[in-house]
Amino acid sequence: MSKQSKRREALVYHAKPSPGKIEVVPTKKYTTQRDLSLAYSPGVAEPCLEIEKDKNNAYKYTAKGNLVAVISNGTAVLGLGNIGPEASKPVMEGKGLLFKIFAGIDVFDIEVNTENIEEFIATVKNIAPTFGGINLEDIKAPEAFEIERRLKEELDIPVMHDDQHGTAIISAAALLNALELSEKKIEEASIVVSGAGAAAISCTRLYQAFGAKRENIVMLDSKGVIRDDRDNLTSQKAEFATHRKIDTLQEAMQDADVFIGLSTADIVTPEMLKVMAKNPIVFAMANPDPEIKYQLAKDTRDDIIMATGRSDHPNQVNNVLGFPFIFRGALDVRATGINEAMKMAAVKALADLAKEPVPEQVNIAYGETRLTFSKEYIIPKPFDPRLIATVPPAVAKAAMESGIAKEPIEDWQKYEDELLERLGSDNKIVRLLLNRARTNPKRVVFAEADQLDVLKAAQIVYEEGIAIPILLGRKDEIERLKEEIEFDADVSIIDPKSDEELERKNRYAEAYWKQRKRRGVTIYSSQKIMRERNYFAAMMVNEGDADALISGYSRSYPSVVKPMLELIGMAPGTTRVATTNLMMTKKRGPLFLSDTSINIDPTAKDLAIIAKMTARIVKMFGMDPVMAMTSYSNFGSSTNDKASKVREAVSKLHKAYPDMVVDGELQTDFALDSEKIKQIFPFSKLAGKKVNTLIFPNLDAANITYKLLKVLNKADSIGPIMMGMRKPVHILQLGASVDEIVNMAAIAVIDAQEKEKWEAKKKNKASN
Ligand SMILES: NC(=O)C1=CN([C@@H]2O[C@H](COP(=O)(O)OP(=O)(O)OC[C@H]3O[C@@H](n4cnc5c(N)ncnc54)[C@H](OP(=O)(O)O)[C@@H]3O)[C@@H](O)[C@H]2O)C=CC1
Ligand SMILES: CC(=O)C(=O)O
Ligand SMILES: [Mg+2]
Repeated sequence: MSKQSKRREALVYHAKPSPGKIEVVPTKKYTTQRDLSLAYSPGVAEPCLEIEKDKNNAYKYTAKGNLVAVISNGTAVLGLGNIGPEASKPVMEGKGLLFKIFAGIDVFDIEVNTENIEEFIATVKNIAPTFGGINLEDIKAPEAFEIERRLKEELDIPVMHDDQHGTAIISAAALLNALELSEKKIEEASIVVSGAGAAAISCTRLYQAFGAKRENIVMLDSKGVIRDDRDNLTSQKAEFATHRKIDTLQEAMQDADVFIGLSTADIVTPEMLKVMAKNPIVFAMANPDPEIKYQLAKDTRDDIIMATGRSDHPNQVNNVLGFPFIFRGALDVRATGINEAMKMAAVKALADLAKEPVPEQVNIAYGETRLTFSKEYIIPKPFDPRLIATVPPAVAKAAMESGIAKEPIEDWQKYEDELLERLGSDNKIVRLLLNRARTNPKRVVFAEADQLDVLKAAQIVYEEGIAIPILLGRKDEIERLKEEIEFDADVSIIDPKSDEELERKNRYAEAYWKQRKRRGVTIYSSQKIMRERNYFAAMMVNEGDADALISGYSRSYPSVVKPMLELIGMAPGTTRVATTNLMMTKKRGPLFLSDTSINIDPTAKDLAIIAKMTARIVKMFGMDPVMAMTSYSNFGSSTNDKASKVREAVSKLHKAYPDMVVDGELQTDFALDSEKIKQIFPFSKLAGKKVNTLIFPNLDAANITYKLLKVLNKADSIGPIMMGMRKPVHILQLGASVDEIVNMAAIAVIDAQEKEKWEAKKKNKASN
């Protein structure tokens, strides 16, 4: 993608569909008059009075305990400098988003219009009663030091300047691991620090706490080396002033073991890296552009251990790995601050985690085959789901042990379970899906590529390496739209109606005619039918000219299913084709619904087949299927045929697959309440289990539920995912969104990967 398109993409991301990145969502019922009288006057007076009696009750009756203020005055925004409070807001909203997705913490971002220390402190103190914690952000040094010191002293909630301590914690963990890999001792390491601002000073102080020696450190600011004979040094800079008579970064780098960059972009040259000691450690952490580009550094020295603050290279040393989890631990024990013991505990937890075996889902999420502790993996990845269960407990324990926890944790297992529960799985699932596709992208025909949204989706899958798109449709229109959206890659465009495709069309027509010549199809009619894009696209997959296809954006579902069934047909050994929809529900997370699109009134046998096929798809998403066969009846409460049909399907499944976690017939409110099932139907296989799949008795029920969830719950949907076809063919809902099309393309790729694996296995078996 060109720099210009990236810029536009970032601006559109922030502007659409609604400006900004966060919103406020009510957590209590608000539908009836009664609800409103509780939420607001007169009911609201009761918690007010309770809090008046004891301020601590604010944690019991308000959102305070899980609410953090991300506060800036915009004076040191990333490495962009003093760009002002309004311009810092996208970064602060971004921090809010990260707090929420990684640790379930709610954030109000607050941009304060003052550079005066006293005014800033007064503002924060005045609004502090609202919050459980204060995250100071992107405030320049030296003001940041005084602001943080005073607020820590004067407030009894956790206050942390993230650029100082978040960065210090993460980079210290990474540094300890990098030194271990390069077989060097921190006590002996010669360290060059570029930058003498908030981040650099605090990082260097923490390295000292871990053993780094002041005499081995050289620090530089915008004026050069900070020497002890320089005038007008701030007290923080004076702390690291060197007696060495050197002036430049080039001189400082001579024989250095470690370079820490917390300053500005592109100030380190290859020549500087070349004079560093053996196995040099280079953390170029300036954002968004590092002190030296990752690739340039790697190309300069092959013994380097290289890290940046960016997510697009290995070893992202960025405070995103810290602040959500540090605050989580502090809030959960109601710590009155964030002290040295808590910081050291976080460093240790992060450093140790990088040495543990990496779960497969992290490999998949980052498109890696096998991440292991090494020069390319010195620190855990931000999307590692173990972080939430590892760092907050370490921080919370340290708070308790150092005597600043007002609400100590007693049951650690319960706490860990709660932490895991906080980590919503929606995004994780989509990420898993896209990355799995990326590991082995396949050729996917986009049968309606002359539609803008379809083409946009094809552009995304191409640029993200999810699939190799083949664009089917009117060539001139595709070319026009490609230009409009700056999709300048050389991807193949096929227009079934053009003369250029005559040879291919005739070949497909003959193959189709051979298949169906005894069913009333003539060579003439098959030639005619191949002008129809869905027939043509299906033949491309059939004839091996493509691996998968997606269509249906602009046509009704049945009109697309028909040619697919006719030409592609069912997988060997299958007697049913069905679909499942993965709904990302707001409260419960992912929920699979089957069959949402094809079988109008399935028999008991069909339902069992649909359940079995759905279980396979659920596993494909990395989840263990827990399935309820739904009905209006609960375990025999009705003897009507409709309920009996579902019961019979369950009995078939229990007999054929005793290990499958499936039960019913069940009403949906029971199915979705594990405790209720445990209480009333303790014999059920679903008792105490969280159901993630609902199999419906007929198409009406499944389709209506899926659409209701989509509209009322605003649940994102992946699907309908076609199950039981001989080849990977997936049909979109009419007018699907770009994201939905991208997800479907990923599904099509994964389906093709699975089918390829299955074919290889079959071949292997046959040859043995
Ligand atoms: N990866 C991560 O997690 C994080 C990265 N950072 C990055 O670190 C950088 C600094 O942030 P922060 O400490 O908050 O900002 P500050 O404004 O507090 O500090 C900036 C420092 O950089 C120094 N500097 C500027 N230009 C140069 C130069 N050419 N050579 C050496 N030093 C220079 C300044 O010198 P002087 O004192 O003379 O003005 C100042 O000491 C930013 O790029 C930021 O994005 C920050 C936090 C976290
Ligand atoms: C990551 C961060 O906080 C910064 O660059 O300022
Ligand atoms: Mg910052």
